[in-house]
Amino acid sequence: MNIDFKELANKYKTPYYVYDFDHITGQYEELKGAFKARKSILAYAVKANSNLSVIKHLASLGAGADCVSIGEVKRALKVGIAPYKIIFSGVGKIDSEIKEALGLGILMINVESAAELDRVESIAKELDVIARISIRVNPNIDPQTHPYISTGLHENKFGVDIDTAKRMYIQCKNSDNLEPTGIHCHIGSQLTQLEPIKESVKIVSDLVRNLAAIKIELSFFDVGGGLGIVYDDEKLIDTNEYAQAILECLFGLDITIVCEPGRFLVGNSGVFVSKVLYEKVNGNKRFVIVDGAMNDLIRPALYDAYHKVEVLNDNEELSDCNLVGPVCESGDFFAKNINLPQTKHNDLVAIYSAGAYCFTMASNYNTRNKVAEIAVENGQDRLIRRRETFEDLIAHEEEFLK
Ligand SMILES: Cc1ncc(COP(=O)(O)O)c(C=O)c1O
Ligand SMILES: N[C@@H](CCCC[NH3+])C(=O)O
Repeated sequence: MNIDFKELANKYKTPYYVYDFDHITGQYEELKGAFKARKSILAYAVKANSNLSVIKHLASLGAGADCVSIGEVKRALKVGIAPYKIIFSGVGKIDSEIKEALGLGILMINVESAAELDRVESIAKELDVIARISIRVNPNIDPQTHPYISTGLHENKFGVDIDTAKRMYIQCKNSDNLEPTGIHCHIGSQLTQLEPIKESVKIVSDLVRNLAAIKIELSFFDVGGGLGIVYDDEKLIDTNEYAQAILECLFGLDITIVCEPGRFLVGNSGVFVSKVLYEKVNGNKRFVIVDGAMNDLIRPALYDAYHKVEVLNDNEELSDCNLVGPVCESGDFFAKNINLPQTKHNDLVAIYSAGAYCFTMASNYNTRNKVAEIAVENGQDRLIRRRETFEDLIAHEEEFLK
């Protein structure tokens, strides 16, 4: 990544997120290439980074979209992703979302419970349309990732077990308003082990074969997302081995592969840059306080996640400290007990691997404005979301002031 963080700080102020769109292109091409032996759709998991320009960039490469709210579906449509490349997932879709999605003609609704299938069926009947259905199977496989981002065990709320899925497909087949179209499985995020993915695709592909035997033919096999990235020193799943393992499980099946990567496509495109406000020492403990905070990037506070940090100065004298923000929470830290150089006011600090689940999980806690987002492509930078203002923050309350 060849980005001049100082120049961007002078131009756009801090804190900011910057995304390298050329990196995103490289990641997309790598994964798409790995699946070249088959018809495939890479449906970008919009939740990872839902900035319109990011989605539009992926759309220009040919990506579809994996969405978990009607808002995300609308973002995808807004930047030109064709409805036939959009999948709508989520364990708790509300009636109005189902209604709207059915009206938009998206590829399939990914249903996550028997009760939801009943709702979709009755809404489709009411609207006199046929709903294309995919069912999210929970294969009860441990993905060996952080427990908060594991989704493939029966103890997790996602999907349905194999027997329930089979009953639901039979319901689809017997319904005038449901069309069994796809099958889905996503066991978790930041996956670094191939074996659990293989096992779950195998379980789900056995179900596809069982269904074919009773004349329920599916057109799409959605393997979910989950491919991990390097935050620290993780050893990653090789994308060719990943695709190969999936293709082997699907051997002999005439089915299009859908894959829903989020973090893999955008995670390491992003850097969060803030500047040093102060240093202080409490007793023996040194703190470096920057202008970014947990409301901007919550992963360390939420998951104890590691993000590599770098102070952009030439000082080589390192000492132990906590890198913290201005929010009034002790959980407001980016790194704890880390060796960083002595800093001075306005030195920049880069926090890496910040392209996925960082801006999208930001909040306005402490009445802090969400920061600017910048894209860099072919060496050119441009603003893709302006920094919020105080007026933006009070806009929904002001009219109700008495
Ligand atoms: C259904 C579904 N698809 C795709 C993803 C994207 O995951 P990741 O960003 O790990 O690729 C998620 C999030 O875990 C998900 O829940
Ligand atoms: N928010 C999580 C990923 C969740 C994936 C969505 N199912 C993270 O930051 O790692």
